[in-house]
Amino acid sequence: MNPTGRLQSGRSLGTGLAAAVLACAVLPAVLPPYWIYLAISAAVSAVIMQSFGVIVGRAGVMSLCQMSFAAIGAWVVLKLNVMGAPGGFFAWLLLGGLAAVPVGVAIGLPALRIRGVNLAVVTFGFAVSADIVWNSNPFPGAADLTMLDRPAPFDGDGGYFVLCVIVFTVIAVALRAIGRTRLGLSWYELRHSERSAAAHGVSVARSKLAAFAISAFVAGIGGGLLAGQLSMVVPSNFAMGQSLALFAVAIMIGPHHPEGAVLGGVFGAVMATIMDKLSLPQDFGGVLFGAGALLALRSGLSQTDMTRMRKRERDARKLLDRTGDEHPGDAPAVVPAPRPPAGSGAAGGSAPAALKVTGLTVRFGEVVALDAVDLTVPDGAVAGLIGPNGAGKSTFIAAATGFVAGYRGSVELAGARLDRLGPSARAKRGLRRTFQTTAIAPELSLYEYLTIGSGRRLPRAEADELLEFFGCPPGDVPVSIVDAGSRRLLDVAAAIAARPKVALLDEPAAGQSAAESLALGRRLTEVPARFGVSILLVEHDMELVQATCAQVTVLDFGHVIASGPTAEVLEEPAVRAAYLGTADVPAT
Ligand SMILES: Nc1ncnc2c1ncn2[C@@H]1O[C@H](COP(=O)(O)OP(=O)(O)OP(=O)(O)O)[C@@H](O)[C@H]1O
Repeated sequence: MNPTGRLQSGRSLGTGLAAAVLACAVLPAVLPPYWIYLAISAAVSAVIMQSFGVIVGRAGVMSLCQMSFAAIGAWVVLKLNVMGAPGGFFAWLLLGGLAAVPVGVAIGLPALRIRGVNLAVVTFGFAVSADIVWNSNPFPGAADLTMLDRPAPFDGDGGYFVLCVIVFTVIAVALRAIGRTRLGLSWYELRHSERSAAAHGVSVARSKLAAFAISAFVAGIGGGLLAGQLSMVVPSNFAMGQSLALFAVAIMIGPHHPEGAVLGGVFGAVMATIMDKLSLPQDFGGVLFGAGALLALRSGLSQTDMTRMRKRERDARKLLDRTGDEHPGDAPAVVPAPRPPAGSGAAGGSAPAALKVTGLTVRFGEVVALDAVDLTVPDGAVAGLIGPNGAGKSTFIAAATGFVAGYRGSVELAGARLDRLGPSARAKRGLRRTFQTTAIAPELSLYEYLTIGSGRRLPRAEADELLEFFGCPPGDVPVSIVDAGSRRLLDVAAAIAARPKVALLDEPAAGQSAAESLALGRRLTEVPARFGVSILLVEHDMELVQATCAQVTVLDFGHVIASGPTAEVLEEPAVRAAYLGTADVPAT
C-alpha cells in the first residue's frame, strides 16, 4: 500500500473507532429505555454477524449453524455462573468463545471434502441436532431461575450497550488485523477459487478450519453477550431459523466489513419491531432477507462489498489519472524480445534439471490425456510446451503441480520427488503454476494478490518492482478494474513473487495484443536471471515461443512427438503436420 492507501486505511479505522465512541456516548443518553434494549440486541446481533462475516463473507463457506456456536458460548457462561466459577463474567465470556472453537473445527472437517449446498446441508443438520439437544436440556439456571448478573460497571442497560460496543470494536479491530495477514487474504481467494489458493501454496484445509475456528469463537462470544443481556436464555434464542435468517442477512449485507455487521445487527434486532409497527407478519422480515440474499448471490457480491469496491475503484481511477496511466494494464512499449542464443538453457542439455518429469501418464476414464511424457526444464531456462488443442498441455501442468490425483510417472523438482505431495505442498516446495482462466478475487488490490502469491510478507518495493516489470497497474488498484490481459500478467507476477524454482505458465499471452505478447516474451526471457525462476511456457502464440524458448517439447494426443532446440523442432515435418499445418511456421 502506498502512503495514500495507508492514510485512507488509517482514516477508515479512525472513523470506525470514532463512530463507536459516539454511539457509546450518545445513544444511552438519548434513547428511551425500550430502544436502548433494542440497541443492545442490535450490538449483540452485530457481534454474531461478525462470525458470519468470517465464515460466509470472507471464506465464502455456507455455514448455517452459527447460532449453535453462539448457544455453546451462552451455555458455558451460564454454567460457570451457576457453578459460581472464579474469574467472573469476562473470563466466562472468553471461555464461552473458546468452548465453541473445537465444535467449530469439528463442523469444519466435512468442509474439507464437500462445499456449496452440500456443506450448507451438513451445517444445517448440525443446527437441527443442536436445536434438539437444547430443547431437551434446559440451559443452566433455567430450571431453578438462577439469573446471570451483568458485570459492574456495565450492569445497567446503557452500560451493557457500551460493553457490547466495546466487544464488537475489539473483535472488528482483531479481524481487520487478521484480514491483512496471508491467512485473512487467503480466505478471499478460497471464496473465489480453491484451486488458485492451492496453487499459491495456501493450505486449503488449514485456511478453512481456521475460518471455522475463528467464526465459532466470535459466535460463542456473541452468545455469551446474549446470556448477559437476557440473564437467562431459552432454546428459541438460538433456533436454527435464526441462523437461517442471519445467514440471509450476511449474504445480503456483507458482515465481513464492520459497517455491514452493524447494519446486519440492526436489521436483525429491529426487523421484528418494524414488522409489528407495519402490522405485517413477523416471518415477512425473513422473506425480505431471503430476497435480498438471492439478489446478492446473483451478483456474487454483498452490498458493503459493492460500496467499498466502488469507492476503491474511484480512488484507483484518480490515482491512475494522476500517474497518467489511464488504461491499467497497457504494456509499455518495448523493443522486440531477443531470441535466446542457440544451445542456451534447455537446448544446451548440460544444465542441471530444475524440473524433471518422467513417464507421466494421465487417464481420464477411456481418454489417455498423457502417455509416458518425459520433459525437463533446465535450471535457469525458459522452456516451451506446445501442441494443438486437446494435446494434453494443461493436463501436464495440472499433473506436475499435483492437481491430478493418480497419475503414473515421476515429478522431480531440483532432484526431490514430489509425487506424494498435494498442490499446495508442491507450491511451497517451489513449483508454481498459473491457469488458463484466471480467478482472482476482484475485491483484492494488486498488492494483496501479490502478497497471497508470494507466500510471505512481500516488501512494497519488491511488489512495485514486480508490477512494473510485468507492466501491471499500480499496486493499490483493485483487481475489479483490471482487464483480463492484465490479470494474466498479474497471475504470472504472483507466481514469480514466490521466487519458486520453477513456474509453469499456462497461456499467459492469451488476450494480449501482438505487441504486448512480444513484451511479455522479453520479460519472460529475463525472469530466470533476474528472479532465479526457471519457466515452462505453454503457449499457442508461436512468435512468442520462438522469441522466448530455447527448447520446446511438442505434444500431440498426449504423446511427445518432438523435443529439442525450438528452431529445429518447429522445422520437423511431424510437428508441422500435427500442430501448425504444413507451411505456417514463421521462419526462425
Ligand atoms: N477433467 C477431465 N476429464 C476428462 N477429460 C479431460 C479432463 N481434462 C482434460 N481432458 C481431456 O484430456 C485431453 C487433454 O486436454 P488438455 O486440456 O490437457 O489439452 P490442452 O493441450 O491443454 O488443450 P488446449 O490447448 O485447448 O488448452 C483432452 O482430450 C481433454 O478433453
